Amino acid sequence: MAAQLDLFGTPLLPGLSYGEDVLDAAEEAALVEAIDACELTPFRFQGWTGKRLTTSFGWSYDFDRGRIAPGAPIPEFLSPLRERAARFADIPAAELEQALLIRYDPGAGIGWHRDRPMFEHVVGISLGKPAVLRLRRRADTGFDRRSLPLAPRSIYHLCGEARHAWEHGIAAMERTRWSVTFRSLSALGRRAAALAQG
Ligand SMILES: O=C(O)CCC(=O)C(=O)O
Ligand SMILES: [Fe+2]
Repeated sequence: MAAQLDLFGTPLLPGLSYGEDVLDAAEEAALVEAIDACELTPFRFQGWTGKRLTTSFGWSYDFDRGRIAPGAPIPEFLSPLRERAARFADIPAAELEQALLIRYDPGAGIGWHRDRPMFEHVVGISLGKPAVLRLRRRADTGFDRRSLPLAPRSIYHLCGEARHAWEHGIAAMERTRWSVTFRSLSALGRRAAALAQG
């Protein structure tokens, strides 16, 4: 699938690709139902509780300990999407070892961050309502900024510069949005995984 192009035909950012209609409306509805049937819990970080509800499979990242830990296997209902995510990112599906499910209820978003260094490729699928992925990088004078509208049923891939040099976040929305994020492990993550598995 083509990278997101601006008016001048250059990628929005090196390492950021975007595509639409990675699943159809019926698949989206079934996926939303399956996500809601999972035990979603508020994101927690050092005693602070976020508004978004999450669960992860394959690997979980413990924000309080700064470590990854093995989690339940990626459920079967995510397999077709994981295959498509891998194809979109042009990496083997088996490398997408983590699946993160998020529900953003009204008023929930995700603040500026870079994904943890244990992970490498980040492939996100949006369900429910449109959102805007915002990106920023510190420059000499303030921040360079980009924004990428995320249509429902769209997919994005963050790697390279977009993933490592830029922060991203999603502003709080008024209506519920769900996302599925698949990630591969980085070299650092693979070393941590080997230790975690003993
Ligand atoms: O919901 C999304 O698409 C973004 C999630 C995200 O950036 C993260 O969990 O690191
Ligand atoms: Fe992220």
